Amino acid sequence: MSVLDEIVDGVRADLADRQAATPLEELKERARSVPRPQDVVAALRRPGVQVIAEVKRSSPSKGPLAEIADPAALARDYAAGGAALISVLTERRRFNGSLDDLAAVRAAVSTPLLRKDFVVTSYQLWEALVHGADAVLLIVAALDQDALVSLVERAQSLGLTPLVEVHTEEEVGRALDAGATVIGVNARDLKTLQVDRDTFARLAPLIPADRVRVAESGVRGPHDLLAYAGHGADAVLVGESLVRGRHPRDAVADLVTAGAHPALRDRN
Ligand SMILES: O=C(O)c1ccccc1NCC(=O)[C@H](O)[C@H](O)COP(=O)(O)O
Repeated sequence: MSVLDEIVDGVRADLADRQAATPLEELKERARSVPRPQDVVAALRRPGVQVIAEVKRSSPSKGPLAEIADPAALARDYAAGGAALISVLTERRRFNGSLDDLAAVRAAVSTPLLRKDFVVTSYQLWEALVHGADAVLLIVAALDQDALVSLVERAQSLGLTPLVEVHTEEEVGRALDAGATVIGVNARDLKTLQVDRDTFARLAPLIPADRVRVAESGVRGPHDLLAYAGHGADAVLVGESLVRGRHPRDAVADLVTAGAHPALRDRN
């Protein structure tokens, strides 16, 4: 069984507990009083390369990364540094995240938020909405095509922007067929956990320019952002290097400055 399959099995088990505790109808009722999600496509389409900064405590590939006692404080630093979108890992077993983290971050910043999890049912979209997300991650490798299409459509109908994640040529085709407008190329193979930054250069040309192209994983600093930018990235998603560093606000600001270089701002 691959790491991804193991994670998804755990997610389904946790989901069953949450569904038993909070029926879907209750979530839908709560969603009535939540503001409409922000326009994430517009936030990622601003000139230059945008930075998506991730609240990530732990990972299957590296184990514990950072304590993060106060995710809201970290998110405030990310926002002050100029992040266009803040990604909050909500998966519990392997990433030590939670929906409480998402809600705490929502209460602390006005920056658009991504619920980063292993979404397999529309119940999780309602959870995302109720806890303040503007976008949700949908991982092509974790979904069959019918489920992917249905989750893309359902997310969009709720006003949530799906960030559809791919790692292979075939998955790019599936993301496009599903109507994805924001496509993330993950340099990390979720089955082997190996990171290969060349994945973005290989797959980005298959993604039409009218879609938002996000380069995910393996960004250690501005030089990696610039390398991804050279291959057409509109945004980069950064986790480990930000949470491990001592000055997350400055680290995000350095990435934002690199992404705002005039050569990148003027390229569109
Ligand atoms: O990070 C992992 O080990 C991992 C393992 C299995 C599934 C997903 C995983 N990570 C999710 C991500 O893709 C990253 O959190 C995100 O792209 C940021 O990557 P990085 O900057 O390399 O932490």
